[in-house]
Amino acid sequence: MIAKPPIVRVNRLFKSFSRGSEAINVLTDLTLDVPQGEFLALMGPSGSGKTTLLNLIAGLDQPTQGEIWVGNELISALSESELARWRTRNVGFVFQFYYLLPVLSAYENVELPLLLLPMTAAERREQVDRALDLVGLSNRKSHRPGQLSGGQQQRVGIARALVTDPTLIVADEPTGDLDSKSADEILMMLNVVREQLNKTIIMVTHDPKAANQAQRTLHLEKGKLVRDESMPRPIMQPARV
Ligand SMILES: Nc1ncnc2c1ncn2[C@@H]1O[C@H](COP(=O)(O)OP(=O)(O)OP(=O)(O)O)[C@@H](O)[C@H]1O
Repeated sequence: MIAKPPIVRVNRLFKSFSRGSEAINVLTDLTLDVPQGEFLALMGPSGSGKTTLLNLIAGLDQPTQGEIWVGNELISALSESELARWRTRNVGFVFQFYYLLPVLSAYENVELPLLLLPMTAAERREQVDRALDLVGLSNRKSHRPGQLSGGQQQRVGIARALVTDPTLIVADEPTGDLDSKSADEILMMLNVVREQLNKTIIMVTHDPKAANQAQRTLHLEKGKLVRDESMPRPIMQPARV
């Protein structure tokens, strides 16, 4: 079997923040690869640097030192404005608290990221319909977030993240605000996205049960990778979504 080439390559990454005159080293000499189509979980104690690493890979922040490649792009060398442009096309974000706009319908929320891209209305309609269909919400298009359950709102969040056909989907505690049944559904959904669209997904989580649904879990402690666990396969059986 030919090994899949990594879609994300992080090489000797350092990130520090300054607090007054003090430098806080948050990530120290971190190297990792993420193969195309992998669902990767990042775990570790509070403050270990999980979100910082996710934000760097997603182009929301720039490293102090080291390289980050996503596909053929050395994103660690991009300026802030170049990074913003790159993110629009290449990264889909899923947040713990969904961040849907309450006055817009599910359809309009999913359509939002496409308004930044040069597309016709018909092309947008096709992509939004496809994304809502994939997350099983075709029959909730006109509902506003307030008329949907937490799990359904997060499904809208996933549809919004994948609608631009991004290179990467990043999810920071996507199940952190959900009950366990809805959390299971969301994790199943992320696995559907990975399998059907061959998307690479990187998820930060505190929940070992959530991490179990990923194919691999990297454990961080004090800004270093301390363990790399591969899961044989997702444990949950596909369920109706
Ligand atoms: N913009 C910033 N300025 C200063 N310090 C920061 C900044 N962002 C993060 N930090 C510090 O970096 C460290 C790691 O933060 P990070 O959010 O990456 O950790 P985490 O592992 O995701 O934690 P949690 O699980 O609590 O979300 C923390 O000590 C945090 O205070």
